Amino acid sequence: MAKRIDGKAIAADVIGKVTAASAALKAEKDVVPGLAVVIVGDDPASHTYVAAKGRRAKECGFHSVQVTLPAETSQAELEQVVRELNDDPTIHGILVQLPLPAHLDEFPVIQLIRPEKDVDGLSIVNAGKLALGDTKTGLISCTPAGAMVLIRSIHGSDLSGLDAVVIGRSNLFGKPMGQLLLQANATVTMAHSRTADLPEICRRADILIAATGRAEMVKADWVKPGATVIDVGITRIPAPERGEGKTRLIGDVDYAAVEKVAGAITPVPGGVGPMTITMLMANTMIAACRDNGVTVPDF
Ligand SMILES: Nc1nc2c(c(=O)[nH]1)N[C@@H](CN(C=O)c1ccc(C(=O)N[C@@H](CCC(=O)O)C(=O)O)cc1)CN2
Repeated sequence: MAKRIDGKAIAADVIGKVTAASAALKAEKDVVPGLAVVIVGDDPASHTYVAAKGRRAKECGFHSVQVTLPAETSQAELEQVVRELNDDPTIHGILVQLPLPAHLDEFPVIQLIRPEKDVDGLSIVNAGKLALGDTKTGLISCTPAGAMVLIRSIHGSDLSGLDAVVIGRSNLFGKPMGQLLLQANATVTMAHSRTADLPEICRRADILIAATGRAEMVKADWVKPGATVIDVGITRIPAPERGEGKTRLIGDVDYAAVEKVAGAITPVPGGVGPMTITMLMANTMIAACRDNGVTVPDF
């Protein structure tokens, strides 16, 4: 049976380090790290995530700002909010919650965020630094950064000789994940919905990372015995067994079957998910340290 990678416990450990660094910055420079999260519209899942970000930021001792905008907000109004946050010296990190309502174009909004405040790591500057192998001066997208912490807990920081397969090629996850694995010396295959014979490609992987967006798509016979399986999917399904109207989360991996084959596996919930908000706190701390000329701790 595979080792269950406990994302909640690893996230708690990183949050402890961020909280200590935040207290040290206050003591040394009288500076409080500031995080602003912008949310547009009424998507219930997005509101849940944003509320959790605010709570976590406060627990870390941060100044936490939530800008809530109505669904009808125009592109110009949203961009003006980002400009104001860019110019606010108490804010070190800015995040625009995704997805945005359909009438808004996320790309120009994200590119407006100053790279040094882009705690989502989605700006061209931060994505470019990662692509060029600079993991020290930019900011890295939170979910892949968190997945990498989980992978390090199993394999250490040098993945030389290991084959990694990433299913999914989004800017938010798949592309930066591939870059991070490459930077750690893994041999990386980027797979996606148009990849031919996906199960066969996945069977080569020592580290298999599923961000397909399709619930329980990765089956036991896709997995090399002993492989590390990282599940980035989150699908909410009805769970009448828990009571009327109740739901539960499942991932992109058929956990019950795959845990019998894999060497290590992340659960959903409680695997990669808790690392996303944790690495947002770490990125905000990094941004605040850099802004104040303080050595950036290792998270
Ligand atoms: N601007 C961004 N938008 C979005 C991002 C992002 O990184 N930046 N990621 C996702 C949503 N997300 C954070 O925003 C997020 C997803 C999941 C979790 C999490 O803790 N999941 C838990 C389960 C939580 C639950 O019960 O619902 C888990 O998997 O254990 C946190 C944050 C899209 N948008």
